[in-house]
Amino acid sequence: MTISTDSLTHRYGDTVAIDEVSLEIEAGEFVVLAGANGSGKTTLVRHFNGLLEPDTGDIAVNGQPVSENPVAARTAVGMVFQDPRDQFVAATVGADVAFGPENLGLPRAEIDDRVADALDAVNLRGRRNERIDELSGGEQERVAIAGALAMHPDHLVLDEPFTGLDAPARNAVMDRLTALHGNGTSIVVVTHDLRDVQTLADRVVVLSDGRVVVDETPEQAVEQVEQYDVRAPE
Ligand SMILES: Nc1ncnc2c1ncn2[C@@H]1O[C@H](COP(=O)(O)OP(=O)(O)OP(=O)(O)O)[C@@H](O)[C@H]1O
Repeated sequence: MTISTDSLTHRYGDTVAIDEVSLEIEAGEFVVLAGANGSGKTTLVRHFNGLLEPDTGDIAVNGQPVSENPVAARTAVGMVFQDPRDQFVAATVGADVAFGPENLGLPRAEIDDRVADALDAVNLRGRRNERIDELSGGEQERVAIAGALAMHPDHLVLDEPFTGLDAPARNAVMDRLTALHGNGTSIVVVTHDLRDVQTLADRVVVLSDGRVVVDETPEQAVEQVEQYDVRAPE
């Protein structure tokens, strides 16, 4: 149950967005992927479930090369994108969370169970008939997380999940991530700000110009991150 990259390189034209990154993310780990704007964080995580293909190097999920089995990677790695509103496909909470499991062709009872469990996990039990566009930003983020969870992923990857959220909403999302991690889900959070996630992470990986420049425990990482435009706790 690992995500593993080996000398992964990704270019957009002449821009080298990811430059020979070799990284192992183990089962159950909580990894923070930090770095300045444009350092390559989003590009890297988009490889984790086959949304992008490497120019050179390799990426494997749970031991299987993503290029050989993108469907397996997409099932194993749940992604919550930067702006969850881009990700919703239905008008109501329940319909949106059910969409992924429906596409897997699961029986109705199994879909209903998964939706109920996923909404429980993000503290939105009983909200399945509400309209997503009437929810707060933090609630929308949690619906997006529930949508990913309903696919029963081995790894959950969240790209800037706290952007635009006020402190209570951030705390609510953080509480959910803490509980999921406690239940054994491996979590990757992309951020340029360590303040929210510092206490939760097992490990902090910092990218700069597409390269891994820090890969440490949070305590060791905070001493080094500011030179890479990553905000550290006071
Ligand atoms: N679709 C694209 N076409 C061309 N260049 C791109 C594209 N997406 C990203 N880039 C460039 O690749 C580099 C890495 O971008 P990426 O979005 O992965 O970084 P990031 O660390 O996630 O930044 P941000 O925090 O701004 O999302 C940047 O130089 C960016 O301008």
